[in-house]
Amino acid sequence: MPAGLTIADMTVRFGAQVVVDGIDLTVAQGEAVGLIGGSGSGKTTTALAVLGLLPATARVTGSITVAGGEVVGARARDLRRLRGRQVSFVGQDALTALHPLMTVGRQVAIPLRRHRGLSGRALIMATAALLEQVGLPARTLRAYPAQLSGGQRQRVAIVFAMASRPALLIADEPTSALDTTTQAGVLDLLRSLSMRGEHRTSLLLISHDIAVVSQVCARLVIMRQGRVVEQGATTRVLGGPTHPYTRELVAAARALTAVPGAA
Ligand SMILES: Nc1ncnc2c1ncn2[C@@H]1O[C@H](COP(=O)(O)OP(=O)(O)OP(=O)(O)O)[C@@H](O)[C@H]1O
Repeated sequence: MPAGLTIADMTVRFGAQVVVDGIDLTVAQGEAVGLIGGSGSGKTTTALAVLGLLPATARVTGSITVAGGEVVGARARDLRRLRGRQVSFVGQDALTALHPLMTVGRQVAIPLRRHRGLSGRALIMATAALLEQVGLPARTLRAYPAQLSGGQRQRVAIVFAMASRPALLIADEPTSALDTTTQAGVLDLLRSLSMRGEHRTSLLLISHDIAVVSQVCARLVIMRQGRVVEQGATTRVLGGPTHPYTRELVAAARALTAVPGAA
């Protein structure tokens, strides 16, 4: 199956500091892969490298291909074309992703117009259909981001990111700012988007929380101190982690879910 994302022997340095150290990671077309690691393990740096958004002080070696196109060493113009059309991003805080003074409808219309060439009535219908797909009522079109709840805003940010039908969606801690119930709704949405076969968008879901990622992804990649220490099918990693760090993560997740008296 052609890859949505292939990272091969990628290293990122800031001066003499190596923050990502020769990692290999593949997300096949339509596959959902979880990237897990503690604070400072290099997850966000990896995401920014894929998006071509690392600061100029970073030095990237190796190869990153998104839908077959090379990112490392690409010209700024080509990177701009890649972002939005081929690779999209959802972060932790939807408020920073959305324009505060523009209605949801007008914002979601931007990628539909720009990347899918829609206009007029077709544009309005497509915008409403996308919001409906993620469980938001039609009146959300006329709302401003500040008038929505955190969970609704994150749904809008996901719609915005998916509207261009990208080959790859990177979601970096998309639920960590949400309460547990809202978190479950947004995870359900990501799961249904990643399972919906029609556009074959690949998903790279980044989190420090193995329990969260395991709900959505069939495959897990565990990072520690800039290196991939283990990767494999979610069921295998959870059932029989091989690296001591993964064992720690799995044990901690089990301890958290084992609520006393809940049996
Ligand atoms: N612009 C930068 N200049 C120098 N060092 C940086 C820069 N950005 C990140 N780093 C360093 O790279 C390392 C990895 O950071 P990164 O943000 O990728 O980790 P992370 O796994 O996403 O952690 P967190 O979950 O806390 O966001 C850290 O040691 C960080 O200090």
